[in-house]
Amino acid sequence: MSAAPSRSQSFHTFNSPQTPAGKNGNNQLECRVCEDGFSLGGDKVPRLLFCGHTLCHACLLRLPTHDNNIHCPFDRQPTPIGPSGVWGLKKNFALLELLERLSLSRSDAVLLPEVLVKQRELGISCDEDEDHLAVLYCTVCASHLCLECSERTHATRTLHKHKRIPLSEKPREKPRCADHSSHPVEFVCLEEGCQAAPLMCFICKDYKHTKHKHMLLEQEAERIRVTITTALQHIKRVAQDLTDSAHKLECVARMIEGSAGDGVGEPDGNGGMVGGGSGTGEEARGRVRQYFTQLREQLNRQETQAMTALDAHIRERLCSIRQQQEDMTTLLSQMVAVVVDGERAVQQDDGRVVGAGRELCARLAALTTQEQQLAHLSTLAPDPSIPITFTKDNRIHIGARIEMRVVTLGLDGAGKTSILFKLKQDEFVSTIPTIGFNVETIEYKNFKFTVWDVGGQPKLRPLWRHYYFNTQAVIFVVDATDADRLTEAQTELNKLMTERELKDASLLIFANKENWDGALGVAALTDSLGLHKLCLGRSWHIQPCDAQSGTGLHQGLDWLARQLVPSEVLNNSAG
Ligand SMILES: Nc1nc2c(ncn2[C@@H]2O[C@H](COP(=O)(O)OP(=O)(O)OP(=O)(O)O)[C@@H](O)[C@H]2O)c(=O)[nH]1
Ligand SMILES: [Mg+2]
Repeated sequence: MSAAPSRSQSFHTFNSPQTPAGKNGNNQLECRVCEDGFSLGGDKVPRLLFCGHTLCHACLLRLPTHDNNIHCPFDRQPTPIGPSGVWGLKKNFALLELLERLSLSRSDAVLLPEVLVKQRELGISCDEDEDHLAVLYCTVCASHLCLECSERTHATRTLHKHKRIPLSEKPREKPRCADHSSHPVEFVCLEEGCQAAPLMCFICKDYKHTKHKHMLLEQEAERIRVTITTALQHIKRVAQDLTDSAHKLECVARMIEGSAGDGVGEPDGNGGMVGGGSGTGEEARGRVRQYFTQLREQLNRQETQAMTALDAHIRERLCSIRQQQEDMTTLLSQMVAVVVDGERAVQQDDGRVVGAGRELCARLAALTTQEQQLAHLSTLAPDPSIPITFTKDNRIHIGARIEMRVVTLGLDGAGKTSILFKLKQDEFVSTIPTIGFNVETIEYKNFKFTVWDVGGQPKLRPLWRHYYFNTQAVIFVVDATDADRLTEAQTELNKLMTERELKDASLLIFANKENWDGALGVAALTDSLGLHKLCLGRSWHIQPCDAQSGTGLHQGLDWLARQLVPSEVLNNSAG
């Protein structure tokens, strides 16, 4: 059980300075007009009217003056007001004495240790011993005292009654008026543009600052204190937030760098720890290294596969050439033998000629057949080149052209057929609506596109699905001038995107007829068709074009080609 601390150890007593009455206290000691408690000084000091009623100074100031009289708010009796105004009225000394006694007789309040600390923080030296910090203020001796000196100097019976209050509650001294040094400053002038000094005594207020807006000095000072304190609190909060943020940044920096030396990690938010030697920076570097190591391994594997395929191709090609060479050599030797035998036979007599003729004719016929079989070889210009291209996933393609099967779809009248013929024969042909389909092969760079152009009329659209099989890309043509049918186009495109057979197909959208005035731009079309959402997870591209001049068509094909091969191969094979 903890014992209550003894006074000398933990608590210190002093005479309380509190106002003896107020709204929450003894009714008899408060002003009956404002209901605020009277005070020993300031604007709550009690003053007497001629009729005997007492009001606080502040309420008296608010009473209107008629013929230099103010009228009691309780019985309407007049009280004459001299040149000093309300300040000339007598204070109610009987009441003041009572207030003072009450304040002195009030039970001793307790000066708690934390209050004591607060007093010392003010940093004011004790008037009796400069080495001590004062914590009390004696309102009678007007001296700052530490606890020891307070006890020591106020030990006699008379001095013991001196009122001592916590230093922080020491009453503030009123400054003296600059013009009337015998009067304290009681008001502050708030009049805008007033050139005179703003601190005024009651004389300055009535004569120098006549009818100027003003405020009681205490109130104005309190208002400024509140404003400054609020601002300071705000700044302190901001400073605290900044300190916290700076600390967090420091923590983050250490987590990235890895806390050197301390070996203590920090939580990573996922239940794990980071830092403690290897920070997130090093961890990320590790991931990059790992990624490229794997990539190199994969590339090595792909290179080996490509080399194997290439070696096989070269072997087969050489094998086939050697075979052809052998066939030719055999044919040649047979030819030489037939020539020799034939020339010898024709020199002989008729009987022998006839005898050898049948066999020679049979050998000549066989040679003619073989010669015909090999005839195409002699006409061919032998080509030693080995054309190579690569797919996007680094598979090798050895051969002259990469083939790609493409289906062109879109609403009727969008310009599918016009685009197909412009690409095929570089002509803007006049078209009729396609019933069924057109198919053309378009050779472009190292590619051979087999393009199926299917009619787009509503009744033909159910047939589109017959063209999906084995299709590597869909070209969807939109009439960029036909804003009214964009919703219809979007619906059709939406259906296409859900087709299982087209799930791996690349999507090229030709925004056609862009040469027309009022054609929608790519951004507007992308937005209206909701392409980003619609084509999520698919390789897609929207290309503005015009079938009449051909603008944009080849850029579209380039994009399609890039979906199969990496761009550097595409550029190398250009021409
Ligand atoms: N000015 C201009 N007219 C175009 C362009 N492309 C197509 N047209 C015209 O648009 C009309 C329809 O073109 P088509 O190529 O037949 O349209 P389609 O998409 O094949 O139509 P269906 O076969 O019915 O599905 C034709 O009159 C074309 O001349 C273009 O880029 N500019
Ligand atoms: Mg057509």
